[in-house]
Amino acid sequence: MTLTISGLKVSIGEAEILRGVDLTVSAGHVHGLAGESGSGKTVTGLAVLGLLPHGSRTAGTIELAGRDLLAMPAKQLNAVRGAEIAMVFQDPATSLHPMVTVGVQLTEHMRHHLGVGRKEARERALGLLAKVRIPSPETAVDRYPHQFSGGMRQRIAIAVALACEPKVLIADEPTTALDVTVQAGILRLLRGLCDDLGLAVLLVTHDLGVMSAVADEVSVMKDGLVVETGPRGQVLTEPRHAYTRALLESLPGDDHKLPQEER
Ligand SMILES: Nc1ncnc2c1ncn2[C@@H]1O[C@H](COP(=O)(O)OP(=O)(O)OP(=O)(O)O)[C@@H](O)[C@H]1O
Repeated sequence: MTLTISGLKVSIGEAEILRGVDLTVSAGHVHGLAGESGSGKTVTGLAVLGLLPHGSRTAGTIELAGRDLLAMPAKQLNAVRGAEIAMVFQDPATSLHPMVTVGVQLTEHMRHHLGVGRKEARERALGLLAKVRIPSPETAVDRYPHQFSGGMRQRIAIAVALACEPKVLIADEPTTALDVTVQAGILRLLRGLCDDLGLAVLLVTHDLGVMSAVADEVSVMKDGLVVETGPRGQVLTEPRHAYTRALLESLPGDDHKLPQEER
């Protein structure tokens, strides 16, 4: 399933936040969205999910499987969100409830959206935990989020996002809050899930180093517009836009060359 954003404009109050964003995320591809803080990356992801702040005004189209999500009634969009499009946030605490076991958090989505029974839901939950490489899923399923490390919690948040078999995954700075030693593992996991499940992944990050580890395509945002887009190799090695060049030059050392080895 391809997600196509065309001419997306978003205003919040008096401020024009997005000024005509064009972006395509294809099935089985990781599309990295880079750009400095405040350039509109998060707002782009929220627009796709229909989670913009109350009173936001939008123009343009966000097409998924022939439907324009921006024109969809709230109830219908609610069904699409969670079932077809899921999101992973920077801090797993945003999506995981501290007082609810991992198993319940994994199964309540699928029982609600997919209507599967208790036993099958538990089986699926174990499968999801294995898919995101949580050790001993049989034990992990009955534990609470605080009993896991930050990296493991993010893996669990990814499993929850995948519970309803979405086709599109929006990951907003999924490794920023994590220790550098576990970041690469999470990126490898996202890459593997994208390949195995044919997911269309929009990876939002301010970090071009992270981007070069996993993205097939890279878009660079500045002031509410995509200023450059293309295959990773091209954008990161032959940037056409001065702003992309400046972002690359701000990378420490040879970081932007390293992550190739991560794949
Ligand atoms: N709820 C809101 N109300 C008003 N303005 C907002 C709101 N959310 C975001 N903005 C503004 O929209 C602009 C883009 O924000 P956004 O969070 O999309 O940037 P970003 O590129 O994701 O940056 P960061 O890397 O810091 O998350 C910023 O100027 C921000 O202040």
